[in-house]
Amino acid sequence: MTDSKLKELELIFPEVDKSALLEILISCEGSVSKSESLLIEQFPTVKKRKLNASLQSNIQSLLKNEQSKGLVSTNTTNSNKPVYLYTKKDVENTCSYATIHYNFLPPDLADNVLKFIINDKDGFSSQEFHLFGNKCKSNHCNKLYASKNYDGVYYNGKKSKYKSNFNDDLKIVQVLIEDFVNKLIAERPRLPFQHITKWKGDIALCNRYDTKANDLDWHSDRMTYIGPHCTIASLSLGANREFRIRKMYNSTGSKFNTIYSIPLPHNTLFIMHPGFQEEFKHCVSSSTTLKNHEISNSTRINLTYRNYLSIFDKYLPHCPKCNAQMDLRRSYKLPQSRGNYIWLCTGGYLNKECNGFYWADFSKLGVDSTELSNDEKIKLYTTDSKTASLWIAKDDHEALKHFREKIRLQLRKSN
Ligand SMILES: O=C(O)CCC(=O)C(=O)O
Ligand SMILES: [Fe+2]
Repeated sequence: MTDSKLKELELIFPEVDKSALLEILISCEGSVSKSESLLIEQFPTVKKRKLNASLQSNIQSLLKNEQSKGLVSTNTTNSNKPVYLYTKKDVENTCSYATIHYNFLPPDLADNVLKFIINDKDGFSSQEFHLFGNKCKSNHCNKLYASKNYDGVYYNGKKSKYKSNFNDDLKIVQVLIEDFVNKLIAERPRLPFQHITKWKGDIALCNRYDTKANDLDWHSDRMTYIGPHCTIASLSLGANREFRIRKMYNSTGSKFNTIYSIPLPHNTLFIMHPGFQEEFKHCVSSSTTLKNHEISNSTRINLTYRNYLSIFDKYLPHCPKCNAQMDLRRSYKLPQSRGNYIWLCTGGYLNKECNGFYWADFSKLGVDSTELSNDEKIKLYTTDSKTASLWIAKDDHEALKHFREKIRLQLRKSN
């Protein structure tokens, strides 16, 4: 009996771990509806999901798969030397949110794309932005390639124009990557805020690292245009550089956050699946080894394909204080608040520190905009922390513990 009730709750709240659901069910004296109303306060987006039958059945079938294979994130040693992941098995067993595919493209196609990009002298530039009042310049060049003309997307608070259209080879690459990514998405467990329509790779941000000194600091990719639980496919061409990853936060008892180093040889596709941007940071460091490539020597080209979602472009919140565009992030530092998605003002990048802030609200993500009346606008934000969207990773025991405590407190108050 308890089992079937628990299953019912699991279906509606895949983001909450099973033992927490059981505790809540017990404290609600076995009442599913009481447990639900309590959990809905924490996960307001679920109200919508409950009505969406197709998504329900999807979650049901996918729940059978475990998302987390348990990353080795507890490092109690005195050493923070990177752990090298040289094989597909090493990478995928270590990080359940990533897959790696060596020799992805037909070799001639990979070589031709590399030649095309290293000879493309048009429009590569390094980004300029402000951080805490200081002017910063990124230490490598990039540009946007796209399948069609785009108005431009925001990057560090500025609208950046796409620079070139895909040539014929890049059009073929787009098709190969889209087919492959969509096949993988269909096979993998689905995370709650993952977009349900087909993944598209019609915009590629191209990073160009000419020498070992060109690098990219630790970061997670902004979800502003691509949404939470996004998929990013990253194709490496030319020189082999190390791609480093580490968890966003330290687990209790660990001295360091283990750094994993993944060498990315020419023609490797590294896919950052839903949960990766939420739970991991990544970088390309200048202190690591570089292996020259016969076509490009020390130059490494990286193309990151991202699925830009029109709902984010259209309803992107603007800062309540200064009206600048806002960036979507997820809080991760404190286990008490880890998992909350937030919108932050990008004014800081343009040297206007205003700290404008909203909670993110994804309850309208699955809504078909044609269902809405003309004056009804989709709001992707809220000022009410109770309706803020939250996702906690299944293996984030600390954040889950705090979440449970919060629920317990609310229960005590409501009794
Ligand atoms: O060059 C790479 O492999 C990483 C690029 C990246 O992280 C980015 O563009 O956000
Ligand atoms: Fe990145």
